[in-house]
Amino acid sequence: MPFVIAIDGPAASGKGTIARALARHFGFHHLDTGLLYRATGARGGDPVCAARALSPADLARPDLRSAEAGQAASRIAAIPEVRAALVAFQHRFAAQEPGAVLDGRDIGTVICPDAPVKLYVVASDEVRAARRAAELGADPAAMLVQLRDRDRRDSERAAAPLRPADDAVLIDTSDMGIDEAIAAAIAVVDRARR
Ligand SMILES: Nc1ncnc2c1ncn2[C@@H]1O[C@H](COP(=O)(O)OP(=O)(O)OP(=O)(O)O)[C@@H](O)[C@H]1O
Ligand SMILES: Nc1ccn([C@@H]2O[C@H](COP(=O)(O)O)[C@@H](O)[C@H]2O)c(=O)n1
Repeated sequence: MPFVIAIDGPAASGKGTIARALARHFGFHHLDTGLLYRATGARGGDPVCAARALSPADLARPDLRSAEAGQAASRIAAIPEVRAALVAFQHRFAAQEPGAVLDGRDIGTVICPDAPVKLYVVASDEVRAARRAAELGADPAAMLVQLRDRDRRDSERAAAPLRPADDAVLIDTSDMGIDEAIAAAIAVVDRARR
């Protein structure tokens, strides 16, 4: 039975950084599920058709990490038929041995509700904006507005809204360096595997 680690949280909270490190540490597969929504938005046209037609080449597009791609993703992610079109791929990914780490917005609540480890990663709005602005070479104040806009849309939508699962462990990375945040996550997984 593969071991699944579900990681959710708002934009730029550090989910992906932790997810990649956990996958490396435990030898698990990793899927950044946000890429599925970014690639769907970036294809343009009818989003439901775009989600159904996603290919590995779409996921490798070099423009998916931009702030614009993030905004477009959060718009099409509110459409239930888009989300439904992406479920089977995520389930297949999560079924791989020896285990998988998936990060996104609805992994612990909708995609893998039986995951033995669920993390909900947060950081203050200002810290997240500063980190993402540094990453993209953007203005922190403008980034703060964009992140809040995206978080509001992700939290308020009816379909699979962003929220922690009842049994998720909260990790607040506001005052943690990357190594400290990763160590905190590894400790949670180690406890669950004992
Ligand atoms: N604990 C930390 N301390 C300092 N910087 C961090 C920390 N965690 C992540 N970062 C940096 O913050 C930025 C956002 O992190 P990351 O991409 O992991 O967030 P995310 O939650 O996966 O974002 P998204 O929602 O867009 O997928 C990256 O530049 C990353 O290197
Ligand atoms: N499981 C998920 C993952 C992502 N989304 C939507 O995609 C947007 C981009 O995600 P990033 O993690 O790459 O920032 C995000 O704002 C969500 O709207 C989702 O709905 N569910």
